[in-house]
Amino acid sequence: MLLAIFLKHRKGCGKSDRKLPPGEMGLPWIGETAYFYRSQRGNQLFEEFVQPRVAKYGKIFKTRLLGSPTIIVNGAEANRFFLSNEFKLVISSWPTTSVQLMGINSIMEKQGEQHRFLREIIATSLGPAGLEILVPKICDSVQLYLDKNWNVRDEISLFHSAKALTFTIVLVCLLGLNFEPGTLSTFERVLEGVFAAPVSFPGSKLSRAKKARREIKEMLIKVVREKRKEMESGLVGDERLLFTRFVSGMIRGEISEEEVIDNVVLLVFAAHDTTSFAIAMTFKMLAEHPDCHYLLLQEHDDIMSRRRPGENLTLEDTKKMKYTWQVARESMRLFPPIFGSFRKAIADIEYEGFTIPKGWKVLWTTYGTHYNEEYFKDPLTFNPRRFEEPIPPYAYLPFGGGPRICAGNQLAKLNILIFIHYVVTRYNWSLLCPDEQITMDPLPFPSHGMPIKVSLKSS
Ligand code: HEM
Repeated sequence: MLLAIFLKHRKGCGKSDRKLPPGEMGLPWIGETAYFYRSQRGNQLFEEFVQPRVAKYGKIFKTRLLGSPTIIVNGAEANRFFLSNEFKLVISSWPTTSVQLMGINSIMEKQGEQHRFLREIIATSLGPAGLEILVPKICDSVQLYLDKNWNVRDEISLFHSAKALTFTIVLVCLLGLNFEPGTLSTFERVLEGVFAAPVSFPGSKLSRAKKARREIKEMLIKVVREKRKEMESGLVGDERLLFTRFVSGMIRGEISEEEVIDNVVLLVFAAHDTTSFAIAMTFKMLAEHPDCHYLLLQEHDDIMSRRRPGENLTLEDTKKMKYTWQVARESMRLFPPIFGSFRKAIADIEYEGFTIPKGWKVLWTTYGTHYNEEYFKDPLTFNPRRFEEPIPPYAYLPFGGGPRICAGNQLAKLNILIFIHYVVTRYNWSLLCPDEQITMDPLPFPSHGMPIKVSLKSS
């Protein structure tokens, strides 16, 4: 039996005269999965897994991860090639557990026309008119949250605050839904299972996540049906809210109830840990670079001085936060919330003299360009001003690229800028655990939740 598996494995790897990229496939099935996960958990995926292989084999190399032969590609040209050929040569490829928990109807599982249609609905709510309406709502949510939680304590977990706020911003501000207390923790149980091992037994991460997913489904079914009834009985919904647009599409028969539910869950997942990590690392960088903090604070004091006390920010104000956005972009360059993502070849692909066989996985990485001095001078130095110069296309990819470029990047930007504005103008703050480790599982997070000491600034 073992011999048969071995022979099959050999046959699969070296079948024909086509030239596969160099690299080690490791053991049958397991391949190099253990090395990959070990370096990922220690947040050393680039240093311990990718970089040594790039040094040995070049920017494109093969490996085997979780049973799948995989090509890891690095560099702006490879990013452009694979990301822009979505649907033509590759399609996105998520682990089974992610698909089970997000649902087969979410945008991440859609291809071609169905994908374009869903993106259009989401993009309309995040276009210029949508953003204009979102700004005061985000301002209200941030201020309410800070007043309620930060004014009464002097030690705060920055990461958890950012998560709670991001959740409210997606559900309340973007979608226009209200939620019961406890909903966030139910959603978080789902998210904990998104990358869990695909084994479900009582008490396992996956089984807890599946149970939470059923609870969310039941809750959302009720909300969707109530909204539909209201709208069908003539109560006009606010079409600027994403949830109303979803339900309108349902009434017109363009999307199904399952599609609405799966995409609400997906949006929460897509926004949650990513935005919170970007916020946390931006604050960490500010703490480590007081000169940057000083410049950033000047920008916000200046914006604040032009507004009446208590008056909300406008979209115009956020456009003035140029330096703040450079700081956030530089933090996401050094600490990308998403290290890359998997694609699957849907045809044999010829690239750079190599063949990537149909069915193989392709992993593009942010690190492959973000840490490369070909694109970023002194790549390990924190230098927000580097973003004053144009960045080569497909070299800076915290939000991905091509047809699947992050649909929520403008919302993430607003969330980050507005949160920073209210924190730096209202509070004195400092990191309580400056040497805190970053762990990845597989998304990165500060291992102690980034505790900070806060106190209200005297006005
Ligand atoms: C700093 C925060 C964020 C980062 C770094 C980020 C990053 C990314 C990346 C890298 C992708 C592409 C994944 C791939 O190519 O497979 C993506 C896709 C996506 N993101 Fe974000 N994201 C962020 C925030 C958000 C927010 C706030 C939302 C919306 C509420 C959102 C919604 C989406 C959606 C819907 C997709 C799938 C797009 C598609 O398949 O067409 N993201 N994001």
